[in-house]
Amino acid sequence: MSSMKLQCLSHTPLMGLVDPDEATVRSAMQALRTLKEDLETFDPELIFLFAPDHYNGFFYDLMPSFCIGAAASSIGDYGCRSGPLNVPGNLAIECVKAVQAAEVDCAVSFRMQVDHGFAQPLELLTGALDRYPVIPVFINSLAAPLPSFKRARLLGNAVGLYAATLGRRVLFMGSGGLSHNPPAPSLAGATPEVAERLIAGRNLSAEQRNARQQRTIDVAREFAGGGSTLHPLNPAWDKDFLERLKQRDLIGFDKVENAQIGLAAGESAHEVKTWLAANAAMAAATGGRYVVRSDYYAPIPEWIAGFSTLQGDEQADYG
Ligand SMILES: O=C(O)/C=C/c1cccc(O)c1O
Ligand SMILES: [Fe+2]
Repeated sequence: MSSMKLQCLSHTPLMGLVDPDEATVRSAMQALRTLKEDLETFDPELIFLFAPDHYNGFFYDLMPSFCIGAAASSIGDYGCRSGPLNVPGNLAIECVKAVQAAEVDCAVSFRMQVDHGFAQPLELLTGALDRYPVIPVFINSLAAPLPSFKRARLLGNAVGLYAATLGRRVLFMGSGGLSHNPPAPSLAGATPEVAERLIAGRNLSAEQRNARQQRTIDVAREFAGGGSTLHPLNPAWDKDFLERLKQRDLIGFDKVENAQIGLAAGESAHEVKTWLAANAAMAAATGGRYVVRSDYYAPIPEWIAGFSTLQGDEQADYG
């Protein structure tokens, strides 16, 4: 019999590298442990993981709005594990067909490279990259022009309708956000060297990788010390976003324009579209009969993250 569950969490590669005070780390880790224990109790037969990329697997040589992996492998950035995810290829292709039949265009990859956006939640919540079968669903949240909130919702809706046909225990997971603006180059105005990296910067050397990560670590330290020009975290925006998900007002997000996001919450806040898609999948798969709660929120400058966890469960009598 079908059974559905929803889990969303912020990711941050700075965890363990630039940490806040002990009490904050402890409370964030407790929130993650709760997700992990609940996931283990649910024991999913299949996970749909909605997540972004940070110019590690997807580049401007061919940048899709959405891509489903029929096979995927983690590059192992920021100390995340490298290696293959456990992707059921046939189901992933069936999912692409269902999404396209629902008139949402979606690319497919038989060699998807994923970074901490996918690897960190799998490691934190399942202890491995390959413990459970997982269908990776990439949402471009960084490389303008970006898909809209409405398209992300429709993608999630189509994935949820497909998942409901499988007769399995399915977990919808969203990884990213909330308000944040880590250092990330944009193609507009980039030097030729940076533009080349954004267009075709796959497979960095160890030296290039270390330099990139060290830059982010340095900026995080500066940001935490209050001496950085990064866009500030925006707890009010984050709480409003979480509240809307709790209200299950997903169509309400159709009115949100991409141009508003960077100004209010930092350019990387577009990662919340992974949460929106996961919530829309849960809504579609349960026919709207689900409840959402968010047990944890804290703005954590050291992690350059409005950091939160959220869960959703089916509820038969919820109108
Ligand atoms: O890709 C990077 O170098 C940094 C990514 C990052 C930093 C902070 C918060 C996030 O959500 C990130 O993805
Ligand atoms: Fe990110």
